[in-house]
Amino acid sequence: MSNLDEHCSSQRNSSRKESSSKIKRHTRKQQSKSHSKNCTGGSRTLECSKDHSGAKALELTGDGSSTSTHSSSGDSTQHKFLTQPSSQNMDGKDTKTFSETGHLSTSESNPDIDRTSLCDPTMSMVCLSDFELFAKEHLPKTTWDYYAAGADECCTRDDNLVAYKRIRLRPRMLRDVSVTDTRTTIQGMEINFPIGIAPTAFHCLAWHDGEMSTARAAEAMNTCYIASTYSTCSVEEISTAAPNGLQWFQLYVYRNRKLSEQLVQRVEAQGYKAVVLTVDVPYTGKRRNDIRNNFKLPPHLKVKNFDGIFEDFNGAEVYGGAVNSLDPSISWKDIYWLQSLTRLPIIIKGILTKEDAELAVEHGVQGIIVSNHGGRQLDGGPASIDALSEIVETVQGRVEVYLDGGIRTGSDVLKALALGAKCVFIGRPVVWGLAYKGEEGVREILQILNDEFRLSMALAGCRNVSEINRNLIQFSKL
Ligand SMILES: Cc1cc2nc3c(=O)[nH]c(=O)nc-3n(C[C@H](O)[C@H](O)[C@H](O)COP(=O)(O)O)c2cc1C
Ligand SMILES: CCCCCCC(=O)C(=O)O
Repeated sequence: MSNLDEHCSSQRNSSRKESSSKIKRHTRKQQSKSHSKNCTGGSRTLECSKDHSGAKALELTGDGSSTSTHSSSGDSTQHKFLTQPSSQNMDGKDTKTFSETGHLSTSESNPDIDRTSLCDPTMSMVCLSDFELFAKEHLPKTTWDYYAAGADECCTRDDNLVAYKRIRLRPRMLRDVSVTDTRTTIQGMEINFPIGIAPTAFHCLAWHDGEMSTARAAEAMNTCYIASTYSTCSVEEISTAAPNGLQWFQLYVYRNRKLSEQLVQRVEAQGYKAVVLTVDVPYTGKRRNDIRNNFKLPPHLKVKNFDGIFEDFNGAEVYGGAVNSLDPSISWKDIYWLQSLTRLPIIIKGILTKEDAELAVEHGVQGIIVSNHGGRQLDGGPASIDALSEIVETVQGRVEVYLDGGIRTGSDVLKALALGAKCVFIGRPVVWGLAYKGEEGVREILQILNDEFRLSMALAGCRNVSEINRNLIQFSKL
């Protein structure tokens, strides 16, 4: 294991963008700290500690509780010591308070009072839906509605979640899961666990420095962050905030091709490691509440990547950009156009059929994200987990296949990997984490999901991600 660690970390370091030695020293200093934390999972307690040595283990104790020791390049647990009081209750579980001064509140006058009064101050954040609840209670309604939106009747959005619950697993026993390892690689880069951050727009609606906090969280947890074109921080601000982070950039194709071209040049110069071309938005889906709310970015926020670019537009605006700015004539030949602009790997996001998966491979993309855009585009399309199998079967390992949509628990991650995804990405949970506590909240989201994934993996008899395969799925129940 240590040889693999060395190999992977040198590969990762050599391909990372340059950063100032000061920042690197700071990062290393942070990494040398050790922390521990208890995370509850139902009646069981999952105790997690970090030593940053690169080794990760999950140990099952005699009473059925799980002790997880693992390390990452950053520390998702250190935050609670930095900014918020935490205490141990009688069970030895952490209790957390919402006492941090967040910028975000439904109350203009006293955000602190507002944040604490709406939540039980001793409430533990145990699973991702706890963060959803917090976000729903604390975000302004128009923001909540925008993040939560699905298209039309939200059938596909909701099916993204329910579809995982239809899948049953075939766990294997007596396989010595005393040591487990969640690491994997995507596009040749090692990440600590197969869970990345999907591109979502407008993070500054949830937290004051928005995408910069998201990028720092992904860097600390050593996973991939796909920054959206529609970010409220610029691509430069994002990469500067997390100079050692693995970042990909999500691109839309504009009628004004120069705009897309400039963005690709900028992200390549900044050290982003892939371009993710979103292909399911020739037009924006019909999101009823956004229409009802006349959703717009507040005047103090903008799509920073467009700064100075849409100055000549006539004021009609949708989602922070000029109306009709996306090019609905985008077609397969545009993959070649994009390839002519960059040497970065191109990942195509929004594929749901085997026919399109085959075309994507034939057009030379390096990866496919099976996605229905969180159910925000075509209502009535398949849940992304239901579309995964036919795509994996068609691709036959020629390119990496990833998935997003509806991932909320560790067993969802396990199911997606069992059905052939190399990595999954999460969208909405990240903005819930931001709304809860900025960078720390996003780190907690990632930590909880990875803890759950590691536990599910062990309970299913898998010691590492390469042992996860289709035999884990009970197909007769599908
Ligand atoms: C609020 C929000 C904004 C999004 N913005 C983008 C975007 O800018 N670009 C993009 O390709 N996908 C975008 N998506 C889709 C996500 O990348 C992803 O496909 C989806 O959120 C995954 O589903 P989940 O939210 O259930 O995890 C957005 C999704 C949400 C919820
Ligand atoms: C004109 C396209 C706006 C897209 C905004 C971000 C996004 O993809 C979303 O789903 O919302």
